[in-house]
Amino acid sequence: MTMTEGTPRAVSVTGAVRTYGTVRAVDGIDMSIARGETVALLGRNGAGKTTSIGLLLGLEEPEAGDVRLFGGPPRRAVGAGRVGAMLQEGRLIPRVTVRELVTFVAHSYPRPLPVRETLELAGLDDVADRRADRLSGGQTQRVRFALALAGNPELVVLDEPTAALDVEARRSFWTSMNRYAQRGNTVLFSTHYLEEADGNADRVVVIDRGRIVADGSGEEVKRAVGGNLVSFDLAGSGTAWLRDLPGVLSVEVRRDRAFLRTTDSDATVVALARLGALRRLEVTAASLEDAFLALTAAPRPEGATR
Ligand SMILES: Nc1ncnc2c1ncn2[C@@H]1O[C@H](COP(=O)(O)OP(=O)(O)OP(=O)(O)O)[C@@H](O)[C@H]1O
Repeated sequence: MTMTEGTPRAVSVTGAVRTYGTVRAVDGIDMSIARGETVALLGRNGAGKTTSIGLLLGLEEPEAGDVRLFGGPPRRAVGAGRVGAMLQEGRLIPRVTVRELVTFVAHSYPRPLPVRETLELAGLDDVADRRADRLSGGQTQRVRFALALAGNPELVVLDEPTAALDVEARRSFWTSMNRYAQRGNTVLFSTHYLEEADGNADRVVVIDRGRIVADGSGEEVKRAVGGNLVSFDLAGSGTAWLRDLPGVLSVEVRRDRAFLRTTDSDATVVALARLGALRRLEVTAASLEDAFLALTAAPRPEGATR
C-alpha cells in the first residue's frame, strides 16, 4: 500500500450536485484537500459556498456525486469530533461566560482540547470571564471560532468567518486561524474577500454559479487568467484592433486608456511598439482581484442553463 492509499485526504469531493428548485446551487464540484492544507473557497454572494460547506459537513446530502472526509462519510468524521465548523448562523447562548461556554462545548466531544488552550488559540484570554452575549463583533467571532476548535478537530470549516468585521478584528481573527493551521491542521474557509484568500490560504478555489472556475495558489489563479496587464493611452486611435494583438485575452477601455490583459506581455508590447502605440505604456501584474473578476464575469458556455 502506498502512503497516499494509507492516509486518505482530509476532504475529497467528486461531482457533487445540489439543486434548489431550478437553482443549481452546487453544479458538479470536485475538490480535494490534503491534510495540513489551508484552502480558501472564494466566490461572490450566492456563488454556492455555503451550500458546498453544507454538503461537506454532511448537513445536506448531494443529489449526485460523493463527499468524503478522512476517507469516510462526513457524519462519521463529524461524530468522531474530527471536524469543527463555524457556520454563518447561530447565536451564542446568553448569560454564560466565554469560559463556561467553551467548557460546555468541549465536554460534548470525546477528546477535547484543554479549555485554556482553546481560549489562548482563539485569542480570548482577556475576555474569558465576560458574558459571551455581550462582546464586540470581532470578539463574538473569536468565541465562535473557539467553539469550532473546542473538540480538538483535525479539520475546521469556516463559512465567511470575517463577514462584517472591521479591518482590525479581521487581522486578529486570521492570526488565530493561522496559529491553529500551523499545528498541522486542515482548514477550509469561505470568503468573498480576495486579499483574505490570497493572504491566508495555501490554495484558492474560486467558485462561481455552483462550479469551480479556478483552483491553485494565488499566483496560479492570477496566471490562469492572464498574468499581466498592459495599459497605454489610445490618443484617439480606435480599439477594434486591440483584440488581435498577440497574447491579449481581454480589452477594457477607460476614458482614453486601453487596459489589455495578456498571457504574454513581451509579445503584446513588441506589437504595440511596431504600431507606435507607446504613450504612457505600463506593464503591471494582474491583481488577484483582476483574476477573480475575469473568472467570475466570464459568460456561461453555450447551452448552459443559467
Ligand atoms: N435553502 C435554499 N433554498 C433555495 N435556494 C437556496 C437555498 N440555499 C441556497 N440557495 C440558492 O443557491 C445558490 C447558492 O447559495 P449559497 O448560499 O450556497 O451561496 P454563497 O456563495 O454561500 O453565498 P453568500 O456569500 O451570500 O453566503 C443561491 O442562488 C441561493 O439563492
